[in-house]
Amino acid sequence: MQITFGHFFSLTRWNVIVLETTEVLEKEGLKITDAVVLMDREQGGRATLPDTHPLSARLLKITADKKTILCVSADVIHSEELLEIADALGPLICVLKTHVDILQDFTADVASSLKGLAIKHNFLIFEDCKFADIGNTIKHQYEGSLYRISSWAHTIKAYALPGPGVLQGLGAAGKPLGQGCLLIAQMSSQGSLATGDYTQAVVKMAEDHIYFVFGFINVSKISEKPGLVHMTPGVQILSGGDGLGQQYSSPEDVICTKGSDIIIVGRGILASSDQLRAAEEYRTAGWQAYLKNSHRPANEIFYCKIAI
Ligand SMILES: O=c1ccn([C@@H]2O[C@H](COP(=O)(O)O)[C@@H](O)[C@H]2O)c(=O)[nH]1
Repeated sequence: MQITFGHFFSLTRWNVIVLETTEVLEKEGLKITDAVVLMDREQGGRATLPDTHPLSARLLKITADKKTILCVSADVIHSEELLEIADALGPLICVLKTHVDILQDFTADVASSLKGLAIKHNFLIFEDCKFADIGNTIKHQYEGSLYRISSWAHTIKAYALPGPGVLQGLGAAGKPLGQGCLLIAQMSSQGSLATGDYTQAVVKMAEDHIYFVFGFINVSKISEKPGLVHMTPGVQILSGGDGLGQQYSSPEDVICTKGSDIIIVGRGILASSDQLRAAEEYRTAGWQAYLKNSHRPANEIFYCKIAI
């Protein structure tokens, strides 16, 4: 008789689970000779943990479903181009990052088209307006003004410098809408002051505000909490800089050496004469680095037969 015990998430626990289950079944008079263990090694395990923010869970699920850890930074000045990029590259990305304040022709229709494309291609919208003021002011900046960011961006990012009031202000507007916030823990630019004690304070602030903060902008992994997502800008396949302080690391370095989760790529894709091909190149490089880092294919089930 062959008994399939079930569907487990942890490789290290399988032997314990087999023995425990065997004991229960044998008490009921069954004689067991073999067990088949199904091990689900998918990234989704992180997404299902109890204190994982719904937005983290959603992002991790998108990465696993679409096999992409690529966030494209669509730093363009015309809305039409932004929407074209979102539609063309949408299938290859998990997040689209915007800089709405550099658009010359933003209207509410652009935001609603962007939301439609996010649904069509299943990606999150990340508005990269960096909030750093007292809670009351940033609440207005986030939900009001011309941009009404809280109504269309799944996430924004904030500096921790003003203290926790920053999250109280943003959270008051964004939390009821199901939006989240990334905290800037480190920066990719040369000579950044976001290091040391500041970075440590950001980690603590994030862990204390897990109801709204679901991750970081970082250069290297800074928290062991599996529900917090690490997103890294300053990524190009060829390392170097842009002459204005930006410093680039490769997808492999960012994921395998620095332990981040998501690569944020702007000009590495936008400056290419074939953006689709470049985005596919970054998607593949990022995904391969992810698989290499986790030493496992995602979303696959392995079988092993255990003689008892
Ligand atoms: O530390 C940081 C924080 C934000 N950014 C933003 O990411 C993109 C990077 O664009 P590239 O063209 O890939 O250099 C851009 O929107 C920055 O504002 C960052 O680079 N570093």
